[in-house]
Amino acid sequence: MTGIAPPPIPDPAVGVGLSLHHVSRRWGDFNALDDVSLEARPGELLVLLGPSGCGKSTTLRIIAGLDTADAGRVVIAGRDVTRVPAGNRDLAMVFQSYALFPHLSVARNILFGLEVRGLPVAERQQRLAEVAGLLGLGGLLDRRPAQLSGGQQQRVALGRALVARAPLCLMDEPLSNLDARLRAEMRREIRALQQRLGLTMIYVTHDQAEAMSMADQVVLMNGGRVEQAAAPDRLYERPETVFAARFIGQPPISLVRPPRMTGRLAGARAEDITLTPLADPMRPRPPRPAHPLTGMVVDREYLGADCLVGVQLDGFAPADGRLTARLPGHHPASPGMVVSVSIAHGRLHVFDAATGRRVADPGANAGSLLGA
Ligand SMILES: Nc1ncnc2c1ncn2[C@@H]1O[C@H](COP(=O)(O)OP(=O)(O)OP(=O)(O)O)[C@@H](O)[C@H]1O
Repeated sequence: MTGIAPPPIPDPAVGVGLSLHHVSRRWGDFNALDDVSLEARPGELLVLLGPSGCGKSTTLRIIAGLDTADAGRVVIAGRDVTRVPAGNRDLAMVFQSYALFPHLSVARNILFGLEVRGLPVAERQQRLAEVAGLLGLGGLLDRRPAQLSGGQQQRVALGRALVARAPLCLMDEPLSNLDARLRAEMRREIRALQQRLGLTMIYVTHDQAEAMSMADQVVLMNGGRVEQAAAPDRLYERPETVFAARFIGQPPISLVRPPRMTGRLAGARAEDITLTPLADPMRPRPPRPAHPLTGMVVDREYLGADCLVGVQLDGFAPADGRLTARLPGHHPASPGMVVSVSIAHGRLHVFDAATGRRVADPGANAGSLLGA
C-alpha cells in the first residue's frame, strides 16, 4: 500500500480504471505470469484472451485479490491495491461455475452479499427489484437454482454481481456452460448491460469470436505474457506477431515462406485472396505481373454463401506454400484447377521468421516479392 489516502468511492454507476504494472507470478520454476502490464479505461470491456494455460485466470485472480503477485502492482481507480484484501477492492466477480447456493431462492442468492454487508432491508429490496427488472428475472425470484435453465442461472450470477454496484466487474468464462445459441444471446446481453451501466469489465475467454464481438480492447496472452493488446479490429487487421495472426481469424491466416523473401513469413487472410482460373497455365491473360503467383487448387470446402479453397503455390516447398482463400460459394475453383493468385493491395502481412514479429515495412513491392 502507498501512504496516499484512497480517493472517495466513485459514483457506483460509473466504471473505474484498472491497471497492472509488470505483474509476475511463479509456481516453483514455472512462470505463470511474466511481466504482465495492461490498462483498462473506465467503462471499458477488456477481454483477456488466449489458449488454455496462458495465464488468464491467474491474471483475473490477482486483480480480484484471490491470488497475490510475486512482483508488480495492481491499481484500481488510481489506488494501489496490490496488498489490499479481496473484500476491500470494491469489485464484483462472476465465476465460470456461477457458484450459486442450491438451497437458496433466486432472490436470496442475489441478495446474499448485501445481507452479509448488513444493508437495510428497504435498500436491499429496491436493488433486487432493479436488478431483476434489468435481467428479466422478475418471475423467477422464488425458484431454486435447480429449477432454472443454464441461461437463467447465468443471469442470477450476473445479478448477484450487479446488485453489489461495484464499478469493476470480473468475469471468468461465464458462458462456457451454455450452448452455442444461448452463448451468442448472452454475450449480446452482457455487452449491452455493461455499456448501459458504464461498468468497467474484465472478461476472460479462450473463444476468439466472443472476444472480438464483445471487447473494446482485447489483451491476447500467450505463455504468461501479453502478446498484443489492441481493439478487436486492430488486432485482426494488424497482428504484431505470428502467434496473434494465427490465433485470431477463422479460417486461420495462411502463412507461407516465399523463396524470394529469405527469413520471412508472409500471410494473407482468406478474404483478401482472389483466385482466377487459368485456362492455359502457359498463357496467362494480360496484364501480366512481373512475378505472377500461380498455383493449383488442392481442396474446396463448400459453406453455402462462400467456400474455402486451398491452393498449393508453384515454386514453393510443399510445406511452405499453402494458402486458403474465401470465395463466393458459386466460384468455379475445384481441385486440380490451375489458378493465378492475387492478394488485395496492402493486405499482405510480413513477419520475421526467427522472432515471429511483424516487419513494419516489408517494402512497397511486397506483393510481387511473394512471386516465386
Ligand atoms: N495453484 C497452482 N499451482 C501450480 N500451477 C498453477 C496453479 N494455478 C495455475 N497454475 C498454472 O499456471 C498456468 C496458468 O494458469 P491459468 O489458470 O491462469 O490459465 P488460463 O489461461 O486461465 O487457462 P484455462 O483457459 O485453461 O482456464 C497454467 O499452466 C497452470 O497449470
